[in-house]
Amino acid sequence: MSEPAGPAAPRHRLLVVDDEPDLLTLYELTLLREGHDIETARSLEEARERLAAARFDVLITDLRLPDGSGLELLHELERAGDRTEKSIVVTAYGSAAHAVEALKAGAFDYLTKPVDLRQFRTVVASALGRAPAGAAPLTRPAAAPARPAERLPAALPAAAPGPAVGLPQTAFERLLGRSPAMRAVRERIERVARSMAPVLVQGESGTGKELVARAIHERSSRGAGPFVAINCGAIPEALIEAELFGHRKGAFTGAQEDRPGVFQAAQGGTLFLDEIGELPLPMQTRLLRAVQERAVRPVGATAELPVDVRLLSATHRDLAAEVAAGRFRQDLYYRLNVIEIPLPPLRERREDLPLLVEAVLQRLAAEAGTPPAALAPEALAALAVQPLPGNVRELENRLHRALALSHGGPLGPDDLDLPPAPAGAGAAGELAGLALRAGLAVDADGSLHSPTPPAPPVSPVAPPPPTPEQVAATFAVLLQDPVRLPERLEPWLDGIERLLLVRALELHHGNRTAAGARLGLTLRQMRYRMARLGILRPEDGGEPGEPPRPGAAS
Ligand SMILES: Nc1ncnc2c1ncn2[C@@H]1O[C@H](COP(=O)(O)OP(=O)(O)OP(=O)(O)O)[C@@H](O)[C@H]1O
Repeated sequence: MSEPAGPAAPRHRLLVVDDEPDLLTLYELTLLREGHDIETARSLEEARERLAAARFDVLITDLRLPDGSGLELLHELERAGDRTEKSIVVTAYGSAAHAVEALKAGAFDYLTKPVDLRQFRTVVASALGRAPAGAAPLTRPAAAPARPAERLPAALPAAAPGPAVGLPQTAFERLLGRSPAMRAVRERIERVARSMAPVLVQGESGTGKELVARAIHERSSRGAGPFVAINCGAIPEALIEAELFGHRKGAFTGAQEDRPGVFQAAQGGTLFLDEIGELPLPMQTRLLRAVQERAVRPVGATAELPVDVRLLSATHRDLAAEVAAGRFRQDLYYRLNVIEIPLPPLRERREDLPLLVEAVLQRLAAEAGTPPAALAPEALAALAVQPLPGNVRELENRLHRALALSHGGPLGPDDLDLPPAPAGAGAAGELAGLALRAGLAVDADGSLHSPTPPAPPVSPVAPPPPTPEQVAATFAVLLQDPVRLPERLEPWLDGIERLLLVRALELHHGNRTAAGARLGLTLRQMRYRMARLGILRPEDGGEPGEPPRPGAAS
């Protein structure tokens, strides 16, 4: 049994709800020994009274109570909006569905009956954001480095190279994107970070799954603990068990010393199982057991070691389809996929391209100690029509390579070494280029507008020009994405009209009569429209589509 917490440990207030008197006493004694203040309740009704009278740090409730489900308390706290209690739900043995339901309802964590008291103390301590009082650290061999993932050949690097001063420091800050999809991802990260619920991040390669996992870890109460990432698809099958759970000296040829696995390395922190869909079936069974028991047995060991780890996983596969095909265990899928975060491919959120390009160029410049390079608008337009199957990583690699080979000046389309634009993208690319020349501007919300105010036609002060990157990327997006609609129709239609007039003028070498006739307009109508949209011909003192200059003839 552990010693009472020292005088320095802050006292926490806990409410325990269970209708079995013996269990209630056991929980109470255990928590009192940890130095907490405890209140108890035997029914929903009693619990509601206690919760109405006071605030608690943690609520521990049995799921099945005489007058209803413990989940009702969670929902009521959630509805209240201003309650900060973390909830731990105790469920019957083997009822995975209830555990999942509790986590989805916002429970911080769950325990299964019969409750293991050591696990009970660990989960409570984790909810309180501290180590259990007097607890020996859950076994990590003394020889083990703090983050063995850094030296495990199959594991991903535990930390990205440190960002330069002034660049975003946290994974959450590094996760860029103003698209609705990325906003939803960030919101979900903030929500799930508060609990222990397992999260499955689903997305194509390079979409940022690991970045999301790091962001969840950082923002969780385990943020100060280790984050250990392992790529399940990169480990030879024979070694997976030892990599995950560790091994004892002599357990197999070459095992010359005890070695911890990633579960032990992530003790008190987060374990990120990347490419979980690649885990062979027999290992899925062992992993499920570890998840259920919260304990692992190193290869060659006789006893299990308790582990306190939050599990995050990721896959590029459709795991539900893998389950249907019999390649992934349904019960494990159920356990890992309590909360899902889908990450859209970059081609479905092209409006994020300019921001990502800028951030990557800035980071690369900071790493090289040079001023940031620029990307020519045509290069961005060319990127915007590419499928980019490698997503953000591919973007990073292309920019990196382009920078390495460039001779200075803005990076052009050729520097990016892009494959030919896919069929059907030509029109979008061409129009994106046209949009550039037409000087269409794009609002932050993605809507297009003419850079000139509708009136007067000849303005003494030209409006600030749009950034070509915004024009190219957003216009390409609008053309490619049939679902996206402009938020303000009028300026958008003006933008299209402007494009078509400029195009007709280009085709007819600036001849307004011919260009108008091509579009079924009289010269008078053509003049009116050009004036309204501020379109000048070269002989008027500008390129087609250029905003009017002060004093230029119309
Ligand atoms: N939204 C984003 N904002 C900024 N950078 C991003 C974003 N998404 C991904 N990245 C960057 O792209 C690169 C790839 O991201 P990450 O490794 O997280 O992807 P992944 O989906 O885990 O890839 P894989 O499946 O291949 O392991 C990283 O350098 C990451 O920082």
